[in-house]
Amino acid sequence: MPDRTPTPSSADPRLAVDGLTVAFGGLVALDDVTFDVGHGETVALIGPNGAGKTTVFNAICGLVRRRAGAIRLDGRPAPRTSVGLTAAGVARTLQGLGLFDGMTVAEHLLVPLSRAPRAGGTRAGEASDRVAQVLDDLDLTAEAARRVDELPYPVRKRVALARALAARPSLLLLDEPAGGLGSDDIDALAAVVRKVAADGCSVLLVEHRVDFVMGLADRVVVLDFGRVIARGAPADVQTDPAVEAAYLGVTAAS
Ligand SMILES: Nc1ncnc2c1ncn2[C@@H]1O[C@H](COP(=O)(O)OP(=O)(O)OP(=O)(O)O)[C@@H](O)[C@H]1O
Repeated sequence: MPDRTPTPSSADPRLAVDGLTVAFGGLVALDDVTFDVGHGETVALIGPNGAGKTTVFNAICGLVRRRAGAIRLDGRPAPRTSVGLTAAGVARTLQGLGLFDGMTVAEHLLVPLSRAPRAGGTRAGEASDRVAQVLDDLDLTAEAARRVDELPYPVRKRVALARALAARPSLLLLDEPAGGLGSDDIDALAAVVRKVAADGCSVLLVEHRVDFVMGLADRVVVLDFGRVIARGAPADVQTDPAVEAAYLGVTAAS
């Protein structure tokens, strides 16, 4: 049976979200949400539209005010600025990608390296070596000098992931990484995420593509109306009646 207890499951988690509550005026978007992500672990946050998934990401990144709760990285309070988070090894991709028209693929990868000296090195040679490595890992070498606004959506999506990986994050937050991708691109994405996790990076992903999530995540946390309704191994969560009712049933019927 899925484990519904709020007890953190990792003894020494990379990310611990504890009792997180966020309200927008009278709307309680997150209500006492608790979960964690271990080192090198991939955890998926799923749930229907409006369940609160993106708000969790925004809270982790200090972009929304918490009414209650704590967010810790390796046991310490998480920084609330993007510079602080980058320095703490956190990287995020956005649903909207957040790329800059007019900039090349390689230029996008240099941005986080200039902000995270410990990760990529400030010296030009180290940064360009790292850019070349990530471009190769994400099969983007041929596009390095192309402007991102000239590229098709799946490639732009890879650029956003490459940018997040450039500074060698130790916690990667992926907001709907498979959205808008075909099956070949999704398989390639899964391979990249598996490799990143195998190298020790913790991954928290929000995703609507249930098949992708179930094949990739070590654990799944299910939100509905801002509350955790289930958590556990993908196979257990998938057969949980509350999850079927709240999310998977909706997906299967749609
Ligand atoms: N800045 C905001 N101001 C007011 N309400 C907000 C704000 N951001 C989110 N909400 C509300 O909070 C709830 C949770 O939204 P959130 O975007 O986190 O859900 P989600 O699970 O990511 O949804 P989706 O799958 O559609 O992206 C929704 O009811 C949403 O309308």
